[in-house]
Amino acid sequence: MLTIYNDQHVLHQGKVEMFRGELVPCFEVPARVDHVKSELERRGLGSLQAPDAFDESLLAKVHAPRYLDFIAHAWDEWVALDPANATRDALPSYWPTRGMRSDVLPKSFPARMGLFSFDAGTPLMAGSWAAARHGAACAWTAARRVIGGERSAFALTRPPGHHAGADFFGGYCFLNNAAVAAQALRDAGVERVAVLDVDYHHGNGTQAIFYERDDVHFASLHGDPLTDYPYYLGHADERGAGRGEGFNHNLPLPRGTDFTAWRAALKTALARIAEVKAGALVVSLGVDTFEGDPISGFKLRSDDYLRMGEDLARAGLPTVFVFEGGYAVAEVGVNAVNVIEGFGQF
Ligand SMILES: NCCCCCC(=O)NO
Ligand SMILES: [Zn+2]
Repeated sequence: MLTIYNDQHVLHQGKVEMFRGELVPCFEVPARVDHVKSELERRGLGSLQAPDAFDESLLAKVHAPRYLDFIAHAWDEWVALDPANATRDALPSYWPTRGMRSDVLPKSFPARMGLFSFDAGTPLMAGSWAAARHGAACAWTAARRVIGGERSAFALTRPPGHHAGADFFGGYCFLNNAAVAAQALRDAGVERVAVLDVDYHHGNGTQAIFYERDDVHFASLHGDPLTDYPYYLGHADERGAGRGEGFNHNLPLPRGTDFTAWRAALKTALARIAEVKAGALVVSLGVDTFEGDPISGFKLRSDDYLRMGEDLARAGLPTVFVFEGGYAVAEVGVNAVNVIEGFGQF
């Protein structure tokens, strides 16, 4: 399988994140992608390419211009607040909640950090914008290769993207790579695209971006938001709105779910994707469903990812894989590449 690799991902390297009430070293580290790249090369699974030159205006098809403008300049504003900030990651501390306003753009940078985010777990640093923008270019390029006739392509990138909404970052995500890929497929004439999110965490950003649209069907298998991040979206009764009614499909699963139960949910999601007659598939490929993942709660084992790849291939759709989560760093390469290998063998 062709892989489009974000060689600028190393520019994004957070020091700390707020996790369960304390600042801890980041889980979302560069080594994650290095392990996947090494495993792809070790198995000789296809070639690695750099992304095509990317027209940033494409980002405005899934993200709000005022958000993009904020993210692009956030680091400079952070350092302008206090030169000592140059050695610190930018993290938000204040957020608008019920009854407060988000239509007015505050002058305060810390206030805008909160307006455009939903957690304090997503540090922003000098190279974050460049890394995220290049990652979106990888997702867009992978979609273009599939449009050009490749059966599948893999956007190997970080930071991940599925928690990023039109105008907010969070969950280690700044730009929604899967949404960029889906929009690229739509722009190329695919009448309906399915985005299937197999990451442990619900892709709240992707859901929100397409929630009122019937041309992109969103399906997600994930830890039940009653117990698991992102907590405030991902319930089964969220089925889409307006034209999008019926084109959002959440399958929350309890902590402790093993591959047998998980695979049954995947079958249900794929059956619905066939029913809505999707012409192409974007897979938000997180492997934090792994039993050894430090921040998640499913029980998938490494060999299960080979089966997952086979099941995804059986859908018989042109497929773009976009790398999302997975924090058991020693095993993330094997697990992610098992999906790619399983898909390609079928
Ligand atoms: N900091 C709270 C947990 C963030 C989850 C990130 C992730 O893996 N999303 O898929
Ligand atoms: Zn995740």
